[in-house]
Amino acid sequence: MIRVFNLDYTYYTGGGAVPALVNINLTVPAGQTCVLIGPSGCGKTTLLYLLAGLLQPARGEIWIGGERITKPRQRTAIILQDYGLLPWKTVWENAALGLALRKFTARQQQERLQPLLAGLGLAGLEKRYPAQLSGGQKQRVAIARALSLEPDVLLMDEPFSALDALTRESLQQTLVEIQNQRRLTTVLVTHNIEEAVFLGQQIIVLTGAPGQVKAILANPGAGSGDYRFTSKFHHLCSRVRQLLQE
Ligand SMILES: Nc1ncnc2c1ncn2[C@@H]1O[C@H](COP(=O)(O)OP(=O)(O)OP(=O)(O)O)[C@@H](O)[C@H]1O
Repeated sequence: MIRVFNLDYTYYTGGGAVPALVNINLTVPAGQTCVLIGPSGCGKTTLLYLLAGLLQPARGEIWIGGERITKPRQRTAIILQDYGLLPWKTVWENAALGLALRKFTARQQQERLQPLLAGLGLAGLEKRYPAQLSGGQKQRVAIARALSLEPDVLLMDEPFSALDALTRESLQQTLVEIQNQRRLTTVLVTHNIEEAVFLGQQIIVLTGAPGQVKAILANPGAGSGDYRFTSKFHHLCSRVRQLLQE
């Protein structure tokens, strides 16, 4: 589904060139979750923006479902670090933003959003504003907005980093359920080793800046209910930690 070939990206600032990514190659099969993990500043967010078509590579190519990415793609949804909610809009209006921009009628919005919000545990909160929600609820609104457009690719930048451990685990579980129901191809950036190993069927460890691929780990057990309690899970967490420290 997603293929990246020989990708380089460099930022240009007043102070000169800042190489952010060097020679990235990766493949994410349809329906899989791929997690990007690496030291701060190694280019994880940059790679996500490139996959979203929001930045253009200096060298190399990105292909999604047979289409070369040179601009944002309709069926790719992205959830940014701060959830991207507008404080002056209600839960309903925030969740409906993508549909409204694509000129869905009020009735069509209703048909798509009502089951989505209910499924994400947000029924009854439609008239609240983001400031009246918990961090986990805000993240659920952002997920509802992303899913409302029925994407086939979901890109997430540290989606659960601001949440307490239990809320984080509950949302990770929600993500796995969404994944199983919708067969989304997901790329998720995280700093959290346990999250990477719980969610990532493929874990890509990047080097320090400029980011290069240090290791690609297959993790077929990812997402299954009791995986966190298995020795396989703990071994893989140790392996990722070791790779990050080398
Ligand atoms: N707009 C920009 N202009 C210049 N340099 C930038 C810009 N955005 C990011 N960078 C630099 O590019 C590199 C990669 O940044 P990026 O945000 O992609 O890293 P990251 O791995 O997501 O970091 P973190 O884990 O801290 O969020 C860093 O060295 C950063 O300072």
